[in-house]
Amino acid sequence: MPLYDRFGRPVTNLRISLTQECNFRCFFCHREGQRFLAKNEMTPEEIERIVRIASRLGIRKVKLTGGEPTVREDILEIVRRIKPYVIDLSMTTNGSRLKELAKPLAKAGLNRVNVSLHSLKPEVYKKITGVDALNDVLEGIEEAVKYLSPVKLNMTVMKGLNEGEIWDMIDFSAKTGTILQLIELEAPREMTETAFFRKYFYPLKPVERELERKAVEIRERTMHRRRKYFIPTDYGVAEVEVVRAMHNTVFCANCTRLRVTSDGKFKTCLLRNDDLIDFLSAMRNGASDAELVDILKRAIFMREPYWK
Ligand SMILES: Nc1nc2c(ncn2[C@@H]2O[C@H](COP(=O)(O)OP(=O)(O)OP(=O)(O)O)[C@@H](O)[C@H]2O)c(=O)[nH]1
Ligand SMILES: C[S@@+](CC[C@H](N)C(=O)[O-])C[C@H]1O[C@@H](n2cnc3c(N)ncnc32)[C@H](O)[C@@H]1O
Ligand code: SF4
Ligand code: SF4
Repeated sequence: MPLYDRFGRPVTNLRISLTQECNFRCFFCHREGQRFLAKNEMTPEEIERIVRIASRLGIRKVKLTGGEPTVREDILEIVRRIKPYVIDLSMTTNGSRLKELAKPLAKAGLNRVNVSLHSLKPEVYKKITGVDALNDVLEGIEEAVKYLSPVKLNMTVMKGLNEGEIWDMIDFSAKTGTILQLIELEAPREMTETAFFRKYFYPLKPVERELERKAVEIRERTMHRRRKYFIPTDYGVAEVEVVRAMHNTVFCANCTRLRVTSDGKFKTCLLRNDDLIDFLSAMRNGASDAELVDILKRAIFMREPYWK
């Protein structure tokens, strides 16, 4: 049985940031809500221990993220250590190292992968990510579909940059047998009035209406109640999921994630900045499993929907 927070939301998965390091420089990156650069990364043993403890409290799904999780040299060891405790182990990556890592990651126990792919045009891709790596990522995706399932593509849609590529990306996902996630730009409340956010925010609601008209089938996920649209294309039916978090009370009411920062703190919400609960110091000071369970329960108690 999972634990529930004060708002009746079950906590069924952990989203673990393995590092804040990254080999890309995406200008819009929210850094998983980690505002200060932390060098103090958890070791594979520490990550395993917190996942083992969480798994006893009903958490059976783990998402590995970053920064860029594949820049950690011990990434295969981390995957190998966590897998025995979870049913669904996935990773979100920029894809730059997937060509060499897809097979070993799958062998180590990774079930599935999400690969960020914001454009199919090399110059736009470089503008968004700061690196000239589109080809490496495309090769990585080709390799990933051989060993991991499903492979999802993350496209964060931004005004004036890639909004014109949505339908090409839908074709591309059908062609490659991947699932496309169309993601609206996200930022905390206080940033929504900035010139930056106004310049790049591209609302996905109208796109969803068009998807609704074209879909042969529509499904809804439990997590965030995200909708999935099945869209016919020349290459078969594409599966398109829409991640529209901003000002979305339904999304937050169905949030089942607890976050873990790379330096060993529970974080209750991506967009909050007052919600960190340190467990790594306690762990390093000899805390027992029972004491760590208490810290985890305290974090769950602090959870609140951001948009409500
Ligand atoms: N506001 C908010 N955004 C989220 C949350 N989880 C994921 N996102 C955003 O959703 C986008 C996709 O995230 P991924 O790391 O690919 O993971 P996911 O799609 O949530 O997870 P799966 O579909 O289970 O693989 C990213 O832009 C995330 O920032 C969340 O709990 N809250
Ligand atoms: C922070 S990244 C970490 C994992 C990995 N480095 C990557 O880029 O896939 C996780 C996901 O969040 C997305 N993302 C980052 N900043 C965002 C923002 N401000 N709004 C919406 N999505 C964002 C990225 O595009 C990526 O798909
Ligand atoms: S690759 Fe991921 S972590 Fe790195 S800057 Fe881009 S979005 Fe952020
Ligand atoms: S409460 Fe809302 S904004 Fe915060 S992590 Fe959950 S879904 Fe995201």
